[in-house]
Amino acid sequence: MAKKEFKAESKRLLDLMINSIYTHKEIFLRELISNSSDAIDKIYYKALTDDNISFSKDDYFIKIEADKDNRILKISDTGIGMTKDELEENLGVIAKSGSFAFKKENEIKDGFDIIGQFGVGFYSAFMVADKVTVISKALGEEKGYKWESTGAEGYTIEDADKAEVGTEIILQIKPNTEDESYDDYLNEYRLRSIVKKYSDFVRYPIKMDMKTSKLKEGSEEEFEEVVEEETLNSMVPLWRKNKSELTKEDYENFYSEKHYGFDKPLKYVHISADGAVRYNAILYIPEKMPFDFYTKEYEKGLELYSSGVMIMNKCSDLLPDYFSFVKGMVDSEDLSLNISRELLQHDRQLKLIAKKIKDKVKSELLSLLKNDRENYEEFFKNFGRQLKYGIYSNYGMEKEVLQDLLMFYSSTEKKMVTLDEYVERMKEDQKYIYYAAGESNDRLDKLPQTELLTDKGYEILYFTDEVDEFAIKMLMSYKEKEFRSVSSKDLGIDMEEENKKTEEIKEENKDLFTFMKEALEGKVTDVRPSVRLKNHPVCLSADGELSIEMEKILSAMPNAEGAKAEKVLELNINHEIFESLKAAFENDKEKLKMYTNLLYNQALLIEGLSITDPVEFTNNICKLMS
Ligand SMILES: Nc1ncnc2c1ncn2[C@@H]1O[C@H](COP(=O)(O)OP(=O)(O)OP(=O)(O)O)[C@@H](O)[C@H]1O
Repeated sequence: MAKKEFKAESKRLLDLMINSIYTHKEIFLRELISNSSDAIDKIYYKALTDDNISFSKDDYFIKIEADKDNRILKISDTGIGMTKDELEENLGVIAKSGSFAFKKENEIKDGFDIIGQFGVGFYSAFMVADKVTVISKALGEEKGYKWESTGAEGYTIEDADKAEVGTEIILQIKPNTEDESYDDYLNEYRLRSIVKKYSDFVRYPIKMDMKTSKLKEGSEEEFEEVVEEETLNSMVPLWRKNKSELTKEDYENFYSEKHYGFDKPLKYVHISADGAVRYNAILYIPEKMPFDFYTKEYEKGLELYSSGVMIMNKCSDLLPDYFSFVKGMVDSEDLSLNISRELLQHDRQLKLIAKKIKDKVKSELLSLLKNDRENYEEFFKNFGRQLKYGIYSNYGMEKEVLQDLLMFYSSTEKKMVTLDEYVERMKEDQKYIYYAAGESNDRLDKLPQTELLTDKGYEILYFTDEVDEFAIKMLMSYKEKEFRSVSSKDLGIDMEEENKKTEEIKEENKDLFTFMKEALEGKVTDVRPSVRLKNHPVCLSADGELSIEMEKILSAMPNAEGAKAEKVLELNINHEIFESLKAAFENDKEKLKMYTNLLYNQALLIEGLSITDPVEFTNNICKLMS
């Protein structure tokens, strides 16, 4: 029997194939099963178009058999088989896809799941096998044929006995090496898990004999080992089923079977799209935050299937970072895959799907907010910060998508509110959306800077997440209302009278304020009478863009020294302490210095900042007391 050589290019290609195209060796099983599934699909298609062929689903299956002793793995199917010529053409020429040709010849367009297109998948078998034997009998043929190859040297074809139509792929599994345990591909449990991972939704049963331990008949404690044929795959993917037939439990089971999370999904969406790009997707919003969610280790992405075969475990291009909490899968027959099927070409279709998914997640979240407030708040508690990062990190470009999803704690409502609700409730004379940034709601409730606004009955949003103020700086305004910090110089309140009075007092006490500023030795850029304080004696505010809260956050980051807010010490000129200051300025400058430092340190403490010299601070208080 003459050995035929692979074409020269094929030799090189085969070498490439075996060594570089696939990153995971286990993929060979996916490829061989996909071929078998294609072969059964072809019979099914023929039966639809030819009355002489009948197709009874029960007769069609794929079988995996592992023979550990002889290191043989066999994958057989009851598909359409290959003629001698087809064996020659399809397996003798690398990059020739009989499946692709079949699709073209039969003008199969939609609805069929034929997977093969490149004509290379078969050769992945050589990643794990020294020798590959294919015994096949084609539909309508009398005889079967055997194709055999040990790799780059070439292949042989000879007659073979085969009773039934179909194909057997027999792999002589390689011996183990130091780095690789090929035994894995003879182990039923490992094989079962590879099938589950990649081929769970192949439409025909994939069967294997599995050893299990069972109670002996008639006995209550004695077990015996029995071999039973098991169907390894679930076949019909949930996402192909009719939504109306599915229950909440079905979706919840799928979520846990797929290990999307240990929790239950808070919400799920099932999309079947038939427009410019056809795809099915099941998306979940988890109820609980994954423990590593806000760490670098967390990987976003959706499972990606192409015609029911898993291509990618976590396709990150399908989700924007701000929706990285979404779990689930997408299946589309319209994707342009690369040759290894492990990666996508830069794909317009994928971009389209990603855009649709983004819109869908947004609208689902909005509907959750509208119809199920309690759960939305729960969701926001877990993932709201990610949405705010989304506004910040995209230079505000995504604000249209995200701003309606934001929530903050409200000073007047004492609960979480949306920006829309805030704007709806704004007082007629209110110019800005006010916010106060700080450590906790309790602390912000007591912040002296809010006194004037609270007095006027204005609502204040509390920013307690580090990212809040940064995100709002990107947002700038909502429904044409600008955001304004309670500590900013201009609160947009008409206070001509008060301002005039303040100016007068400032002028009268010019030297006192200058003295106090100098006493603080550059720690503040100004000391001035406050317009916002009502009962408290002092507070800090900031001139310029950088707030004190932002300075706090930035200075906690590495390499961020130097980011300093322009701090202003504001004094309540209606407070009795102001009289003491004036008196000290007249009579005892040393005392005024001490008072100034005390007041400054108090303002720092109120702001949640630490004081540089706590010992001096306490000593000064003792001095006052004695
Ligand atoms: N089990 C099988 N039964 C019938 N024909 C098969 C079988 N396995 C392979 N073939 C034929 O061999 C051809 C080459 O297979 P191969 O896996 O290399 O490529 P493919 O499946 O067409 O494309 P891809 O590289 O995208 O998987 C197939 O197109 C098909 O015609």
